[in-house]
Amino acid sequence: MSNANGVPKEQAPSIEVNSLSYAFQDGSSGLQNVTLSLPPGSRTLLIGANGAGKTTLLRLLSGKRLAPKKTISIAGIDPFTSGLEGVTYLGLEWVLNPIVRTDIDVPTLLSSVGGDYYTERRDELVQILDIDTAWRMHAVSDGERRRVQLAMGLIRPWRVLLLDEITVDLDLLSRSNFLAFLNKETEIRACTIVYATHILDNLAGWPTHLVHMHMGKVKEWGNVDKFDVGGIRRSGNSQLGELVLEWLKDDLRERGPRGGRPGEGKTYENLEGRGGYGNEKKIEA
Ligand SMILES: Nc1ncnc2c1ncn2[C@@H]1O[C@H](COP(=O)(O)OP(=O)(O)OP(=O)(O)O)[C@@H](O)[C@H]1O
Repeated sequence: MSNANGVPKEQAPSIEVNSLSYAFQDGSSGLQNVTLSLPPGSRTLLIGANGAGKTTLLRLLSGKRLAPKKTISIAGIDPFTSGLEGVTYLGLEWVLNPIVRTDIDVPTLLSSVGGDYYTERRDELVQILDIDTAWRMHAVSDGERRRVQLAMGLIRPWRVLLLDEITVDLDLLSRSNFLAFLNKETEIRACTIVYATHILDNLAGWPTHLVHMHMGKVKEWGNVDKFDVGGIRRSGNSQLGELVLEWLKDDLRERGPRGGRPGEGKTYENLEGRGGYGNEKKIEA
């Protein structure tokens, strides 16, 4: 099968996860028996309440964390042991990179990540994300900073893009343009996207696949057609929004109120030394 511009979809990486269980260094369970098969060229939306395991899964997919052997394969390759080319993971540690808060100009930043080489992509991203190249990064708003960061992260033509909720600061139009850009990317290039987000605005019609996570497990997943999320409901929510709301309500009922169970609420508690996202050391095989 080819996409709109005749790029064979098959050339894009597939993402296969097979009975993946993962425990953190303190012994608590991160993921339990996750199995997924995301086809080449797919755009997957990763849905789940805070703490469901989305970041844990994305970090394992990116190769930043060591998964048990034969549990993850991206384009047929284990991302940790083989150091996959072309995987871009944009998450918290990338957002926290202090360079984008210094008195530095936008062209220098874009050039530092390949902007002089990928000039067409650079110019397109500057336009789509409505970036003023005269900005100096110590004197911009959070949303403006985020737009520059996104342009930086996306300039290199990745083959797999793993996005961990990094569009929160974008205004509605920037986010809509950004999502349209990602959509187009999967149409004109051989690439595959997994996007974890809580914000469903403009997302109806975007994903090809949905993955619903709860407490470290995948509760359901599959092609978006399976879920009947096409239109807008009378509530004003998209059907996708309604579906996700129902999922999260069920999850809350199932889990019950938070009562200090082990393993809860540790994600960003301590970014130093003990794991958490931001300062982790890559564990050698
Ligand atoms: N380094 C760690 N050690 C122990 N437990 C952890 C660690 N990092 C995260 N956890 C726990 O693992 C669970 C899943 O966290 P994860 O960050 O994957 O969730 P998430 O779905 O991405 O949540 P959010 O929507 O809030 O970003 C949480 O209960 C969290 O407290």
